[in-house]
Amino acid sequence: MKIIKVKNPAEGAQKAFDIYQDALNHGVKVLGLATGATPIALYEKLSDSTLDFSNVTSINLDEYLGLDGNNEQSYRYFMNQHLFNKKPFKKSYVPNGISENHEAMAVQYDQIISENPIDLQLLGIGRNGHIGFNEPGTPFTSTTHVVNLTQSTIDANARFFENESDVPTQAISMGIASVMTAKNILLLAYGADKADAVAATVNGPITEQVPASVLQNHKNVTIIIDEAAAMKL
Ligand SMILES: N[C@@H]1[C@@H](O)[C@H](O)[C@@H](COP(=O)(O)O)O[C@@H]1O
Repeated sequence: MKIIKVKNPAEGAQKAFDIYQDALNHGVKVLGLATGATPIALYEKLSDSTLDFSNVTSINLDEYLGLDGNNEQSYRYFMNQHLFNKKPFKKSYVPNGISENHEAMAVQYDQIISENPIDLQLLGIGRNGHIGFNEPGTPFTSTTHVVNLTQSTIDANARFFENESDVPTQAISMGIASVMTAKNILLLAYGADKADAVAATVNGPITEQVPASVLQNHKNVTIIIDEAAAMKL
């Protein structure tokens, strides 16, 4: 793992931007994208740049079940707002949160991933070490699947909703095995409440109890962390 320590999230966004600029200049074809507060500053920089994504395909990690793409809390809406409206991609895949058959949708999503191998996968991290919506205990062999969110994730994501009771309790997420097929992975983590998860990811045992610890098994992982998130390393 290559660890890049930065002073603050703004510097982290700049370092991440440089990685994307370089990837685009080298003809990257498929980007795996993530949601959450962490990548917003990076998406802002990408949106304001002269980079052209019209020949790039994007594949997002996850979506809440029960929210359609027009719902302001959906991850499809988030991506439109923060990136796609300004930077249209050749094709942008986000799991469908309101499909009639989630299992069939998951199989289809895996098919999309295998037809469009991900060159660079962006990840945030949950306070409990989750990546995408792969909660602790998710098998490392998992592919796209329906997830029951843990209370810790529901609590953490409640800040984006008016009431905690509005937070969906289920999601559909790319699996851990799907994430691990990416050629390169970039994980961003900022803030003291990520420090335990970061320490367990980097130095802890590789265990399904800390989903991000699987990244120790990947050859090309870069982690950008600020001072607060690096506190327990
Ligand atoms: N499914 C998303 C994850 O992909 C994200 O990494 C995590 C952390 O979010 P934040 O960046 O807001 O801390 O939140 C959600 O659970």
